Amino acid sequence: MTHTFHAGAFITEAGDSIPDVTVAYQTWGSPEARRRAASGENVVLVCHALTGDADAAAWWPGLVGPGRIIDPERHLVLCANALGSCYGTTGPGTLDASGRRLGSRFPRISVRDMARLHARLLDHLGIGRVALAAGGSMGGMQALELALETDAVDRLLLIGMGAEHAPWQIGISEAQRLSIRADRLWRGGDFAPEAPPEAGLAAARAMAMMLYRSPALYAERFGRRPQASGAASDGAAPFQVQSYLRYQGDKLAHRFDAGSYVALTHAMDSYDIARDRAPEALEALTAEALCVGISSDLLYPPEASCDLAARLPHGLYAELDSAFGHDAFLIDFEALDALVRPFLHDTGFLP
Ligand SMILES: CC(=O)SCCNC(=O)CCNC(=O)[C@H](O)C(C)(C)COP(=O)(O)OP(=O)(O)OC[C@H]1O[C@@H](n2cnc3c(N)ncnc32)[C@H](O)[C@@H]1OP(=O)(O)O
Ligand SMILES: N[C@@H](CCO)C(=O)O
Repeated sequence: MTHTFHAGAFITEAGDSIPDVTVAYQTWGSPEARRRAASGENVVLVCHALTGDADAAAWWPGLVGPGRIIDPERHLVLCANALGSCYGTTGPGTLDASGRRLGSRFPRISVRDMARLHARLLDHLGIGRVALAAGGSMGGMQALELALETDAVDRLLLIGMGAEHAPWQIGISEAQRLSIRADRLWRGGDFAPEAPPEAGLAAARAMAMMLYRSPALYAERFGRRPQASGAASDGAAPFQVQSYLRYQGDKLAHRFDAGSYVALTHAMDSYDIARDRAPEALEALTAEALCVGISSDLLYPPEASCDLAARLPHGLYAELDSAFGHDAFLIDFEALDALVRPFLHDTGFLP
């Protein structure tokens, strides 16, 4: 069930004010787990990735659920839709009192802003400590920033991300935003809520899907077999991968807001755990952190996770050997579970 937290006005790192911020969040937990949560010993905050939402049990079923490493029978599990997203938390797609999208009136935000809003939600819920903060990609970035901002996190599970957005990731984000910008320039400015799905967002997603999977996976799934029916733009029989990318683009354009995509990719581009922080602030981090690199991740190569582990005072590195690429954290659950369990046992999260 989705809950709503009316967080009031929020001042971003850049100093902009967002009035009347709303946060959509979900919780899972048995009555016993909820009773124990007051001590903070069993609270788990799950943070979602770029196009995710607060329904962690839906998109992370291999890690969140009865008998999983994050188990509502023993843990109070919390997941909030991130600031700037479009699944119930305030973002560019939020409608103002006159029914217009905030659009470009929504200010530039950072991952640190997302984390600070999570901290405000935890405070609102009376949660003083987080036993485990976990996430992949943008989710891991939020979890780590929360730990650095509050030092209220005891353990971190950080998958498929590094200590900052390097030129490689920034360039990939910018190329996608240019696609959205081109479409919007052609169509003219911000859009009414009922505007059709944006082709620029669909093209951006198609580009992203090339970085979310791996060449081996595409070779295995698509090969060079032309599509039986239909024709590609050049009239030739389309290859399976072409129709897959068109499909994935359209699928996202129907469920996600292009303004959120721009806001969140800009936020990730500003992500840098050392930015505006003294070295001592990183050294003071008390959380035990498992940094998981994905062997076939083209977006955040495993070296980024390895570097992150080395820069955290209690950082450990582990590599997920998977052909699924960056999205392996959302797909390859059996391998991920086997990799993560020892850390959770060794740090006392799991018995
Ligand atoms: C529903 C949500 O994800 S929103 C809330 C949470 N979301 C998130 O956290 C975002 C993260 N989730 C994701 O990125 C994805 O859901 C993942 C990575 C977990 C899985 O990706 P999926 O797109 O589901 O799987 P995959 O990449 O294998 O694609 C399968 C789809 O492509 C279609 N497809 C496969 N090959 C082709 C082809 N050649 N041509 C056209 N379509 C194709 C399949 O029919 C299937 O369609 P479906 O999505 O309607 O079932
Ligand atoms: N493919 C996932 C992960 C991106 O890091 C998403 O769309 O959110």
